[in-house]
Amino acid sequence: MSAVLTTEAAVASNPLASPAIAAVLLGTGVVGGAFLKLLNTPAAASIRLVGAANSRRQQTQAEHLADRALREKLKSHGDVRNDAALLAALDAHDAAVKVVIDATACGTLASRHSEWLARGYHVVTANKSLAGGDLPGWRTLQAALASGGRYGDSATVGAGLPVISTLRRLRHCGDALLTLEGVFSGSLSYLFNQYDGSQPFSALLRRARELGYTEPDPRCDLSGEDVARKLLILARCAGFALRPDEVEVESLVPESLRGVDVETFLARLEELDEPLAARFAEAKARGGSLRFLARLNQRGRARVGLVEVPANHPATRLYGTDNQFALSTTRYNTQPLVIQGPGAGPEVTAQALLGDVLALA
Ligand SMILES: NC(=O)C1=CN([C@@H]2O[C@H](COP(=O)(O)OP(=O)(O)OC[C@H]3O[C@@H](n4cnc5c(N)ncnc54)[C@H](O)[C@@H]3O)[C@@H](O)[C@H]2O)C=CC1
Ligand SMILES: N[C@@H](CC=O)C(=O)O
Repeated sequence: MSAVLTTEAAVASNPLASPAIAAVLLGTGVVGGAFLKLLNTPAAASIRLVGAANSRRQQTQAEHLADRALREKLKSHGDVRNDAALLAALDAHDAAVKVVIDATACGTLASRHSEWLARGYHVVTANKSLAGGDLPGWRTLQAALASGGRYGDSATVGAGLPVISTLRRLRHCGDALLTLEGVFSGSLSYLFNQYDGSQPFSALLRRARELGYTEPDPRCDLSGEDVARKLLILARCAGFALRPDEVEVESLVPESLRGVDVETFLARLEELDEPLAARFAEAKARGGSLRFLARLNQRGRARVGLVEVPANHPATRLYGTDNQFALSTTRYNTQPLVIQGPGAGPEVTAQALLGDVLALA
């Protein structure tokens, strides 16, 4: 038996021992809520939560943060939102590693990631808005990373499937990405894997939302925006500094539903049904299936959209929220390297965040 206790074991055996990692959690929704549950497991013993926030309230007091009903209580109790107070809570802690965990979809918060990194905090994120956003923001992030902070981004693509890490490793070894293709959305995978015309598309979408697969505004999924962001993240990891306007994006959101607020959109989901039923019937008549694919070809042309694929296409062999990433590289050039598995859902995404946080210590 080893005479040296791991940090996890040391903290577990002595709850007063200083944990290695102090963390602030931004966002206590579907993913943030699942992350809070993981914090109560032995695997997270080395992490001390020193602050948590939703969009309107936050908490920095230890007794409230330790409350298992924290997520519910934050809906009606807590201090007014203020990033500075959360960062001060991190500063006040003597942990060696200080991390801000972003489990929101908020673009404004994502735009602060670079500043937090430059100030010496690490950032772990499920929020894709910065790494998958405009090119100047991404470049600022790369510059901030040069100052030593680490950016845990596993949750941003494939909900933690080892895609980003694989691309980085291949690149590190001198391999070069040639093409990238697949299904990058868990919710759209769930929808098109099941949609057979026997029930309305809108009913499946409601279910996908209840299960926590969609973005807070499901139009981000249906518009192709979320898939485009993931394609940008992967392309940039592979060395292609693409701009968002270089990705051709097909939206499944009818014009009439684009400008309305989320509640109105959710109340009018049935307007999606007829156009998708027609597309499905056309594809079926030709023996094809519909899948929402992302593609980056060898000339750097990028497209995301609904594609009619033949019955033997690899994307027809997906189940549930499966994502599929087929990577052709200079060394994987006869058959692509394929990474496949569940690509959305609170538990797997929260686990990706936890893995990135633990990797900081
Ligand atoms: N649901 C999934 O399967 C996956 C989600 N993600 C990403 O995780 C993120 C969160 O998604 P969900 O949990 O489903 O969303 P959600 O809508 O359930 O939760 C979002 C949370 O962020 C909070 N929030 C918004 N603005 C904030 C601010 N300025 N400060 C503090 N908190 C703020 C909201 O109050 C809410 O608690 C999104 O960026 C999404 O793309 C990533 C991979 C998979
Ligand atoms: N809404 C996203 C969740 C993960 O990023 C998806 O459907 O893939």
